[in-house]
Amino acid sequence: MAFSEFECWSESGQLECVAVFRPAALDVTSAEEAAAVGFMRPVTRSEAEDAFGRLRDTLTRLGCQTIDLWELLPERERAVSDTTVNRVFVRDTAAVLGRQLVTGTAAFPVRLAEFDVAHRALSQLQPELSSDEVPTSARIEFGDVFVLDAERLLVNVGLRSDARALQPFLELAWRSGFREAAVVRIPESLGIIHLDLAFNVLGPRAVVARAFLRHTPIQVFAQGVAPHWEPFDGYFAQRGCRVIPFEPKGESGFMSNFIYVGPNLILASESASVGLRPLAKEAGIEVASVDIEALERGNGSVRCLTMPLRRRAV
Ligand SMILES: NC(=O)NCCC[C@H](N)C(=O)O
Repeated sequence: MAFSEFECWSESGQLECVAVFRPAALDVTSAEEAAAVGFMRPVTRSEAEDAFGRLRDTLTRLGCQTIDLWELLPERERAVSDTTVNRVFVRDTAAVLGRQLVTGTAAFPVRLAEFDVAHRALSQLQPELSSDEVPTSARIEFGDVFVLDAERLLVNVGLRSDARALQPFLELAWRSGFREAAVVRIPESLGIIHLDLAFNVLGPRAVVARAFLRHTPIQVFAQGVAPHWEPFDGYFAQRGCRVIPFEPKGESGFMSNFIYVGPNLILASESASVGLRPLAKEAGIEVASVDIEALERGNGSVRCLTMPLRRRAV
């Protein structure tokens, strides 16, 4: 996949190609190590690799090409990359917004090296920037960003994506061809690190959202006009989209952390799929599932583990 083919104008186009990053070479062996790297529980390299293999195979079976960024890494970057256990959560490091690859900035210091390395791997797919081109980077972790449609982005500012990064991010959004950005603020007291752990797009006509989000009005920005506020559910209703609320239940801690593969199909982890299936059914969406419990111990699931490079509009 060459850079010229990067294109994502929604979360619900047919998924054609994603970047993934194979697990690092280290085990996470204790509660202290897990806390140091933002994991929920220890996990061995071999458990993580088995789960990663299942994820890749499932995506391939569903017709989506996967590019392992590890393959693109220059030899000299591999040693450090192999010690960064969060590199599997490639979603946070960058995103294709329209036809633009935008790189992010890690707010969690243990992820700084891994973000740089992922960007270097991605740059192998991109032509050199000419000196008059503006670099396209933002102080955002991309688990906080959704491409709602060809005109709109949704972004959370909170624990990982700093509100001070918003203005430059909006300018970048306009340059990338978007006309509106909806900004949500997940209360930091909840400890939810990214928006995709509380929200996702189920398809062109429905989203799922943790129930508390209805208490968080959305601030709507458009180029050249003063921002205004809209109720959370009302924002989506106004734009033809239904909000299906949910509360996490039991084992289904990653219910919103799936990826739309299409047509009318999403891919979720096995544990998330249990709670998700009845909600998805309401929107006419099927749920395929894959056992990635070992990777979920790192506090992320299918969406965090995939970075769409190309979606075909449907
Ligand atoms: N988008 C996501 O929610 N990504 C999961 C990142 C988990 C990782 N352990 C972190 O703390 O950054």
